[in-house]
Amino acid sequence: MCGISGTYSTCHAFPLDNAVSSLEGDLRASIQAMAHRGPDSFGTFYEVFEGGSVGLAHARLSIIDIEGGHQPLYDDANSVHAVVNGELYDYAVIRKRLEQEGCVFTTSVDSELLIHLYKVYGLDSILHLRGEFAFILYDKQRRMIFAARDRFGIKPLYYTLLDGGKKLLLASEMKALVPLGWKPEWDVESIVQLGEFIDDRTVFKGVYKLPPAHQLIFRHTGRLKVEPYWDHSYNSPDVPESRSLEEMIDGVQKRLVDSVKARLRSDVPLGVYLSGGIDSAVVAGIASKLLKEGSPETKLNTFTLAFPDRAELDEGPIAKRMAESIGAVSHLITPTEADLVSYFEKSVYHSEQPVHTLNGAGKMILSEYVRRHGFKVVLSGEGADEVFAGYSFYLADYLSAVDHAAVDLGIPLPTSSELFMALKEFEGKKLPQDHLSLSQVDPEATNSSRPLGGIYFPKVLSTAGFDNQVFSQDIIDKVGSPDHSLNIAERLNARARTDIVSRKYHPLHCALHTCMHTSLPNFVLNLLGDRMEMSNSVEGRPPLLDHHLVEYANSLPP
Ligand SMILES: Nc1ncnc2c1ncn2[C@@H]1O[C@H](COP(=O)(O)OP(=O)(O)OP(=O)(O)O)[C@@H](O)[C@H]1O
Ligand SMILES: NC(=O)CC[C@H](N)C(=O)O
Repeated sequence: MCGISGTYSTCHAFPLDNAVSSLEGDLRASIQAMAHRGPDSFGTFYEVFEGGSVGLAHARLSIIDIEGGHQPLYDDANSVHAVVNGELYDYAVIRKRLEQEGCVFTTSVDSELLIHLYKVYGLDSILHLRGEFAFILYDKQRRMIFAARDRFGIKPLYYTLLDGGKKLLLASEMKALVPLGWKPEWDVESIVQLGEFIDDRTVFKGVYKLPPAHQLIFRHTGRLKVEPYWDHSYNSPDVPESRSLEEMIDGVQKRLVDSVKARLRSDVPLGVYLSGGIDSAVVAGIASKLLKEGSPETKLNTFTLAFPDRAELDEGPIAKRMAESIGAVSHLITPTEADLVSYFEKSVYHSEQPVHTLNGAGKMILSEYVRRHGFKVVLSGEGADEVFAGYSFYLADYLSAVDHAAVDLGIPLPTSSELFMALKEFEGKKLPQDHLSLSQVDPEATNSSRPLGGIYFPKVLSTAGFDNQVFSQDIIDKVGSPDHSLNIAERLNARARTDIVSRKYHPLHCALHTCMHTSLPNFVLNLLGDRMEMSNSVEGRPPLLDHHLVEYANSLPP
């Protein structure tokens, strides 16, 4: 992955010469702050004009077209400039189509697609993008910044407004905003309310994450617009499914194989993060098979964080057996507890969010090993639990309503009273995810504490939040006592809330929808994904989070 940053100011900047050299210096310092994201090359574009200035900066981790793919990118008329972080798939097909429309490509790097797509489709270009990405594009003629983030929030992008809204700053990491003029200040309300984990806030005042599947437009008039270009949707819970089970299994398999295949495109060595479960095993199995189809001697490299002294946690032996069974090479990395502790502080610095586990430190040690052994790209099983309801606590929402959509599938379905009994029994059980709790969830609570139509997910997720006792009384007096499950519900966009509360979807789908907008992008993909990988210049690609696959999975009955 790369690091990108950008600035657009609608303030007069004179004298011009001084403004140019200070802008250039600021951009260089900004990119330097994220040099770990892209140590291979650096590039800037900047322009000072009457009534404002614009700057883009890029730190490159070269993956595709190593020689030719430097950024910022620009069109032949020099009127569109862009910096892109991430991978855009379906390159060959889209390029061919664009060439038929008269576009002339100057490199073979996937990122160049954005420039031509924008020239042909304007803002609709975003709908043609498949992959994990964040970009900032400047349209000189329209004096406009257009930025966006992938559908799941795999790649980060932060923004803030300065000078009373006259200056926009954007960057992959918040530390890169400082050289551009931003002065950090804690956002105590956001910290108390878990804004970092549940919505677009960060721990700093005035700095926001561009939410997943959102685009940002900033015009010379100072008008800022942030809006979604895509969202998850699910079928009606009352309409019986007409596809057979076999058809649906084939549908998932076909899209999953296609997703892994797209993500094997790389001009540098690539491996798989293999843990002990089915998610990464599926990815590794498909990747190994596809590689061997291309060249039978090729061996996939798998990387596993193992804890031989803690048998109950250790995924090493099963991952090793899995690697052997698919003809892959297994690398086991075995950090000690002291190693994890010594990486903790760095994991906070790189994730830029409150961290209360050593998981991030583990992931950082893993990516450090991967990079040291010459690999720049890893495929992972991230997102599978969120797309396919893998966490045990989802069972509560699944059991909350009869699955009418499945009536014709030939699977014996429980009646509503059987569901009710199963739910009661489940509520009393300890969850394997022991940092979360179902027992604290009271489904009989009054209306005001039944956000999102009473689904379990916000309440289960809120039990992972900080206890009120963490904060001093004067802070609580100032910002109010936080109710995390209410916050989770209220910070979802209004459209999503309406769909959920009106029971347009089955409660399980409502829970998955909520997770896609909260813990997946803000915790899993940030702390455990991109930021720990990029701290060591390793690009992560999660094939389970491909929008063709996810749209299909979302269409399946609960
Ligand atoms: N110990 C580990 N070693 C290597 N990779 C890991 C490890 N733990 C997690 N990962 C990577 O991160 C992904 C998400 O991990 P997480 O623990 O959230 O999911 P999981 O459902 O347990 O995954 P899986 O079913 O693959 O074990 C995994 O699929 C894997 O690619
Ligand atoms: N690391 C990245 O974000 C890669 C950007 C682009 N795909 C390249 O190979 O240069």
